[in-house]
Amino acid sequence: MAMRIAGAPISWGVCEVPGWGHQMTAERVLTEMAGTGIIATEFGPDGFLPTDPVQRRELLTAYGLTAVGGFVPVLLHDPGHDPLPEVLAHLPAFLASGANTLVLAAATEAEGYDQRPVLDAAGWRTLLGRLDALAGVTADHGVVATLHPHVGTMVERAEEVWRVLDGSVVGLCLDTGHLLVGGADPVEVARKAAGRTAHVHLKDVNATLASRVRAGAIGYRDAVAAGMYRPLGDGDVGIAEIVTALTDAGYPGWYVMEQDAVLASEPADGTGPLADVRRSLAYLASVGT
Ligand SMILES: O=C1[C@@H](O)[C@H](O)[C@@H](O)[C@H](O)[C@H]1O
Repeated sequence: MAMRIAGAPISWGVCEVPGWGHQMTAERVLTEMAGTGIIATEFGPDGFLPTDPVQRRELLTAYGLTAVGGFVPVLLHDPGHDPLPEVLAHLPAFLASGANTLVLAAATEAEGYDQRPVLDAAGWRTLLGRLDALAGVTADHGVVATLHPHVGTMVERAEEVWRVLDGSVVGLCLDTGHLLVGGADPVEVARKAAGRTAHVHLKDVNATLASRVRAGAIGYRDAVAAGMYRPLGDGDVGIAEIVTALTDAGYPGWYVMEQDAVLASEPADGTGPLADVRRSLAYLASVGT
């Protein structure tokens, strides 16, 4: 089966973290994305696309794009906080646009991804229970919930990823970049957890910068600004092996191409994110799409 490739606004530096960097408009991002031949996208952060579900769908359609899902960080470990209402509030926009994958991240209470607390046993119990409950409720609406391991969230390190896979039934959003930065081997995860993989974020990474993030020698945002994420094929992630492992296992879902970026200013026409996305697409074509 041919790979289903989608884009994401984070490749254009559009991010949920306040103060992350220069934010491009939806009009320019969608124009450039569609211009590469990409036909589907994730939503990006709240406020990037219209909140109104119908207006959102119409805007994407105007650019020839369909929606695959969206990244939603929620507090999952606090017994005093029920994440269900905020997850339910996102669903109408998913359903109106035909996006059937919810990408959850286990938010901390801090802003950004530069620091995080580590969970105790009670926090883990709550988090795993919440994941299963959310997966059940979204499935009733035809939406598959996945957990996205992410630096600076409660699920970052390799052992934490396996703890989620062993302790809950939620699908995995296999983000090749965050797995590597968190110290997991993304090829091993793809091979061992192909059956749990319900969504894929393909990122390539400079492993030297990744190990500095892991060691606490540089902050996550600063590492992204320094170019930790590379066009696919230019970094240290075994993208081709991962695609092969998932294809062999019959993975039917999307490959969302992401090169998280921090922009200092509006890029000149044809440069910056657009040039990098084109390079990644050319690489993917060479690995057999
Ligand atoms: O890793 C990430 C993505 O996968 C996700 O799609 C983005 O929205 C986040 O900003 C980013 O940190």
